[in-house]
Amino acid sequence: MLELDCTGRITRYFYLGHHAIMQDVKDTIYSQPQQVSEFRFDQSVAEVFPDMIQRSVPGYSTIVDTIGQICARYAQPDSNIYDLGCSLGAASLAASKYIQSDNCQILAIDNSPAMAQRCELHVQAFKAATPISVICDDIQNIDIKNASCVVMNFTLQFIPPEQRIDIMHKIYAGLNPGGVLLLSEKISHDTEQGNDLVIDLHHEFKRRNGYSELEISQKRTALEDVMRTETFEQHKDRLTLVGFTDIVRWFTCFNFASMVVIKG
Ligand SMILES: Nc1ncnc2c1ncn2[C@@H]1O[C@H](C[S@+](CC[C@H]([NH3+])C(=O)[O-])CC(=O)[O-])[C@@H](O)[C@H]1O
Ligand SMILES: O=C(O)C(=O)Cc1ccccc1
Repeated sequence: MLELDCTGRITRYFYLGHHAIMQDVKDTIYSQPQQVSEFRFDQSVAEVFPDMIQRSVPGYSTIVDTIGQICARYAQPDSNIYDLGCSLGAASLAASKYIQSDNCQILAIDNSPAMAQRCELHVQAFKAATPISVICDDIQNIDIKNASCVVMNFTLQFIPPEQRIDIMHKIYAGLNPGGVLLLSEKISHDTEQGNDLVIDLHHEFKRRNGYSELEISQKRTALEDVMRTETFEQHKDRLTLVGFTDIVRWFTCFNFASMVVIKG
């Protein structure tokens, strides 16, 4: 039987149908010198994703587990919880573990077929109390309605900046009064000196987690055009513009932040 920790790391080797899921596969994607191409959430990334994200995002397990707890506080009976850019469903699984409200459903969305397929395996193995439906589609095509919680855990940063405002309008419109957006992002600091510091501290974190200088620099190149970070002020201005009244930044470590954004 599969066992997952709260971040989706697989702690036992198992078979589901004819799919064999490896035990905590190590991310070595950028370990050899290569002609670096744009970062994509393909099969090779999906296979190592729990290890990659855990070693790359400071506080990831705390963030995921706390998102689950915050969802439980805000989940309204008979409502929808959306996990946009769910990857392997870590936040959905945490939410399903903690939610006590009746008749909620979790909609876990990802446009990467490799991620969505693997997410489905995790969901089946986990046997969530609150049902989780995995949908392979682009956030742009998803209707958001009767939502009490919308989770975007490190997903908005992969949406082209000019498309972000429309997504935020859609989320605001689809949230019920009193609902929340749980937004985590890699953040740029608004001074050059401060930005250099948080980037350097993040790289030091990755080094301590076993990534080499080559891995750090090749991944940085791969992410350059696909992951476009903004400052906290830019996020705050856009959230305020679409109508959110309260932005609570509850987690920060270096250039990573997580917010509860409340629709009053
Ligand atoms: N337009 C889009 N539509 C749908 N999905 C998308 C889109 N763009 C990117 N994605 C998906 O967003 C996810 C971002 S990872 C989220 C981690 C997860 N939330 C976690 O809690 O473990 C963050 C990271 O790897 O830093 C990937 O799975 C993409 O396929
Ligand atoms: O690895 C990095 O440098 C990051 O910024 C985080 C990350 C984690 C997983 C996929 C893409 C980016």
